[in-house]
Amino acid sequence: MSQAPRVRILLSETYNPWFNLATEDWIFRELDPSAQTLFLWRNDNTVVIGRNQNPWSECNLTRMEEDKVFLARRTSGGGAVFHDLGNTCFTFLSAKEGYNKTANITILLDALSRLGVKAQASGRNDLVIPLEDGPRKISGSAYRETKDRAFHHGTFLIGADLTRLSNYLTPHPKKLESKGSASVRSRVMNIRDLQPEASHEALVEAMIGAFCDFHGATAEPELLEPSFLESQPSLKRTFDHYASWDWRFGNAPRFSHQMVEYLSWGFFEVHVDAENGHVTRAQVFSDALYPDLVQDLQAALVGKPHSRDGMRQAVAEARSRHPAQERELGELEAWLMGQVEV
Ligand SMILES: Nc1ncnc2c1ncn2[C@@H]1O[C@H](COP(=O)(O)OC(=O)CCCC[C@@H]2CCSS2)[C@@H](O)[C@H]1O
Repeated sequence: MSQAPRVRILLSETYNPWFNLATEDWIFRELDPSAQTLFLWRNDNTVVIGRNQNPWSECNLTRMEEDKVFLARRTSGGGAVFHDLGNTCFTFLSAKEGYNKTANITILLDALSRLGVKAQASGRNDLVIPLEDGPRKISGSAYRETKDRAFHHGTFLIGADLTRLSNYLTPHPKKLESKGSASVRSRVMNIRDLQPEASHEALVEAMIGAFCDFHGATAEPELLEPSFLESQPSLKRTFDHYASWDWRFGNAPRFSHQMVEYLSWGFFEVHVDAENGHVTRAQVFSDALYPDLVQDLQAALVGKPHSRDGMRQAVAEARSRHPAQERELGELEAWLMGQVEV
């Protein structure tokens, strides 16, 4: 007779998405291959984009910055999602032989039914509630596999702020063409709208019950103390990686951005191509009276990050050669900085 797999249940106590993603990564790397592991966690105030996504085209970075919303990039594919404390995340981690997406979906649906919620799996990645006017998404999943291990992680919308969700996932209007994957925008709803008693705590309990019953094993949930995790040098390095501009923005797929504006001193059309979040090619068209300045700006943009700092640096270079146009360059700088958003 084959032995029931050992199960491990880990609970995070922090709401910082970079820390939680680093913890997930750490669990994945340190994984006991003979066990089925379930990690349950929450992020506050966060948009998480997929590995191949462009933050400038997927989310509203201006609003996110105004409201101090974290941007995180994960290592799995798929689209952009919003998290607050009304959203609960789960991760199933195992060795590749023990990886079974269908089993995970059975566990997720069982956990929901323990809360009195009848959901269905839809497409490849979503759990939905079938309503009369069409399905509403309550959960989205994404996946990662390496040579010998795999994880499946996802969300549960329990009582998230859906206005904020939609605000941050509606990008600032701009002309931007990007490679990479686009999110599949869905109609969403909260579990609490069906089941007012639903809560993070109740879902955690239901998930643990469904997971243990499915695998025919039990385990005491392990609380991951932030102080313990902080003392792990590899986790600290991974945290720094998740928090870095290079991972979150610089890892964007190639894109081009066209910016057009009538400034008080002339019409401007600025086209930039960006790779790794940095401008690789720039063209500036303008009917302004200072053609040399326009040329200098065009040259200065190349190599700069597609960021406010990058725009500031490019304009500063133009300013050093055209000090008399201080006022005009100030206006240009403010416009360009608004266009790149972060
Ligand atoms: N929190 C949350 N849960 C479910 N669906 C959401 C959420 N936020 C936004 N959406 C809706 O899903 C689409 C994007 O769907 P799409 O299918 O493109 O992407 C996903 O679902 C990815 C799920 C990733 C789960 C990870 C688990 C740990 S860290 S993030 C978006 O446009 C909204 O309509």
